[in-house]
Amino acid sequence: IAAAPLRVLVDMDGVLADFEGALLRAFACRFPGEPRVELAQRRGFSVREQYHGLRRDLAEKVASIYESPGFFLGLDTIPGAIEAMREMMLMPDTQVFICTSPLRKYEHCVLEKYKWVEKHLGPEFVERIILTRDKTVVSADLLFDDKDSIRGLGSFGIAFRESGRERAANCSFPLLLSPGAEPNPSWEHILFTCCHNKHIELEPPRRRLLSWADDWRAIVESKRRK
Ligand SMILES: Nc1ccn([C@H]2C[C@H](O)[C@@H](COP(=O)(O)O)O2)c(=O)n1
Ligand SMILES: [Mg+2]
Repeated sequence: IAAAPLRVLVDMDGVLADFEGALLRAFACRFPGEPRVELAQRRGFSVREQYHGLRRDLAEKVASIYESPGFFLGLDTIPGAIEAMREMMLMPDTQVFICTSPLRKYEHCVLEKYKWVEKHLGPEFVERIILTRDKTVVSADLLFDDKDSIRGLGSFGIAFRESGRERAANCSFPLLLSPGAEPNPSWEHILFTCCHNKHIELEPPRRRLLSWADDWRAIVESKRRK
């Protein structure tokens, strides 16, 4: 009996597309007089939460950047990402999918994510896009993702902590982040190093990929059924 092919999910923002770099450059350009968080100072997945901590009104300002038309389409590629995806797609017995979460304000984000994939990877990869706000329900062997904790985003968008409670970014009432519909996802999450997660010490057996120059091939091969 032939072994089932290995299924690999690759996240987009922070793994294929440089969300953080573009956001900082655009924020500095649009709000030159405002304080900002340099990439070396980034902590935590939500950029909005960190700007909110700096000064409450900056949360809306930074969100206005990534909600603007053209933001997602204009993202640069992460070094080595395109080459790695092309190589991974050609690996025998390997299924590669791009698994990405759209913003709750999806107007520009969704279309531009599709256009970005076509522009940088080509139409064959457009066929491989999975858009979901809850990656726990997607079945695969591996997920390369820069978010340290993969769970559902809840019904109200990305939450952030305020006075010790989690609140939805667009709501005025507390929100508990959903754990994700599937408590035991089938994939192993490989944390892709990004400015906001590089200080996190992973509990064994969790694994990291430092960049696309790191040995992603060995991680893929380690998941093949013997
Ligand atoms: N550091 C980040 C990265 C991404 N986002 C936004 C942008 C995406 O639409 C969404 C989730 O992206 P994914 O987990 O699929 O890379 O969240 C953000 O707010 N902060
Ligand atoms: Mg990401």
